Amino acid sequence: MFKRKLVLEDGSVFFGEGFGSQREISGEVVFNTSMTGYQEILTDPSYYGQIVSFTYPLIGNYGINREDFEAVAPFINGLIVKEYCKHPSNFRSDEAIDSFLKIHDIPGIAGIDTRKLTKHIRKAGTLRGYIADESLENGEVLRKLHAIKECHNQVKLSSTTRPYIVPGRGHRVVLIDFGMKHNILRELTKRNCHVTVVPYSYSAENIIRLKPDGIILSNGPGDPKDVPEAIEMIRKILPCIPLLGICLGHQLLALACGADTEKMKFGHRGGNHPVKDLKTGNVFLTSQNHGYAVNKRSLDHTNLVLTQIDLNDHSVEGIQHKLYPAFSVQYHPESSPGPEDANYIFDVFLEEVHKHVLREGDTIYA
Ligand SMILES: NC(=O)CC[C@H](N)C(=O)O
Repeated sequence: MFKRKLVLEDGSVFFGEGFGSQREISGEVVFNTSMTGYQEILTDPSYYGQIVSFTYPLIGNYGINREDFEAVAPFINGLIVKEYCKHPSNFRSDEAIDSFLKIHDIPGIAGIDTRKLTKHIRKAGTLRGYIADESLENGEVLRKLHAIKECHNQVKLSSTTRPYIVPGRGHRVVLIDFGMKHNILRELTKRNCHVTVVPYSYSAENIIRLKPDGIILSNGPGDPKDVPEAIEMIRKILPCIPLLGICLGHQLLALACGADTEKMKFGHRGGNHPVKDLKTGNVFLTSQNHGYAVNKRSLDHTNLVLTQIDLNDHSVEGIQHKLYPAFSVQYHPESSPGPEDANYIFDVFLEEVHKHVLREGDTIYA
């Protein structure tokens, strides 16, 4: 056990004990309110470079297993918990969270009042932070934190570098990987899709050459405005092929259609965010992880309609194009972790794809 501290950019300090890697680390400190699903959260590429704090007081009690990875490795920079479990107990458990973090050289800090930290972030807005040894002088820690430049190429660093195929006998779907959670892929293969996963920088021409029946823009880390090349690409593919955007993909669709995105005060990260569908009036619970959102008023001057809203803060959760078969959601219909209420979004998308295939056949590519 080693004494460590978390220093936030506003100068506040939280003392705790280190676990996982012993190195120092910086990152945007964000809180997640999920009660389970820490493995999916640690390995979700959308958290690239962030230090994740859990409000749930005990993390690691069912260990790390083979099935719950959302990417092959964790993408977070650091982990903040009240207490971590040293002796996990579950039939699926392969290893404890401490050794998992050590192998991936990710520092954790335990013994933090994460609910107090959460209240602090809710008040101040998202803050950057630094995890260091307790002995390091606070001024020195802040100097180090301020010397670190913010990263703007997280999508490039988490997207696949080459295309690959996951074969199936159903519709051909091109999944554009902006830092994709693997459960999106699982949801598609479960529905027999023939999926081609392509890098975020794949050109519109190359995508169209694959003759997809439908296209999915995946989730991903960072500011959607950091990937202008993807916004250009989406503009070109939009009129021809049914499209579904998820989280970062949703924000990119909005930008491609002329709407705007903005950074939220502290974002939405958790497994119980209520979303209302404005057409049906249905409310469902969703899994969320985002720090940016589509600006509602910016939709007015576009061909996009607001379809779903968050019931906590009325922010934009779903949009649809008025002319093209394209729609998107800010939350995670693939859940993982979290409620599966919104899983039907994949069926809605594939119905759209099916109708389009029946209507157009191959002629759209002629
Ligand atoms: N999960 C995501 O795709 C997150 C999207 C974006 N990086 C955000 O924080 O808003």
